[in-house]
Amino acid sequence: KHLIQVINPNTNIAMTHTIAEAARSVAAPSSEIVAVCPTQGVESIEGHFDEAIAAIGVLEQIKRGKEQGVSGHVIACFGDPGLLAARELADGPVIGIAEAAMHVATMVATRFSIVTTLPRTVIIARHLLQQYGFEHHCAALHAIDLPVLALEDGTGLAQMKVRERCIQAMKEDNSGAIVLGCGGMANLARELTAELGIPVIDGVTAAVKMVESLIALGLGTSKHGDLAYPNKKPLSGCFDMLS
Ligand SMILES: NC(=O)NC1=NC(=O)NC1=O
Repeated sequence: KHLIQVINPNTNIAMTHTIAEAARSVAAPSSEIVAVCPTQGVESIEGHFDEAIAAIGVLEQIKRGKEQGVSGHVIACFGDPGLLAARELADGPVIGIAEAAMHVATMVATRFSIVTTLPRTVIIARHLLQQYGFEHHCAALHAIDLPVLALEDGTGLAQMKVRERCIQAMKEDNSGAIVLGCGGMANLARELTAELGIPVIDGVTAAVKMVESLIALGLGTSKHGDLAYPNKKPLSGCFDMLS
């Protein structure tokens, strides 16, 4: 069996379970999902400050995953926090859910829309579109204007808003696919795809299958060049855990 580590970069246990369930729903029989979240950090990631904090927790989990002998890693937050830093540490593949969902969307449609949580996180998705080269593939970005943890409050309001925004995107954007812009939306994609008749793509499940593919291809993170292991140097204070 290959262990695939799925990291929820926020510390919310309920969302970690939502993410873990989605990952396990698509994992191959040859894969075992190890779902984790940081021991310390921020309960939800809703901006640049939260991302900076979460990235340290991601690196700590990547290190622990390596020690456990995992074959690959998923960063299950739509900002892909710490992605390149994680790739320096990792031997196996490291895939972010925004990266995965965007790539998959370009394989099934010529243009896609993104439905995410708070308006302030839209700029993060825009930066990733630029970084991954998908700016011209994304027709529009929508926000449900609810906090990330509204997805775990049990009222169903956030899920209702996601559905509404997906229907609006389908009508207005002239996109062929919709990307769900939060790890906590991972359990909504299949039902929305069936109901709306448009590919609604979740990055958690997409990333798990991409990691499996890279493992099957015998491909890990390149250690040749700028994703080589970090230069050895002493790390002081709380960062000692990353030594
Ligand atoms: N755009 C987002 O909602 N990003 C996220 N914040 C989290 O805490 N998890 C996400 O996926």
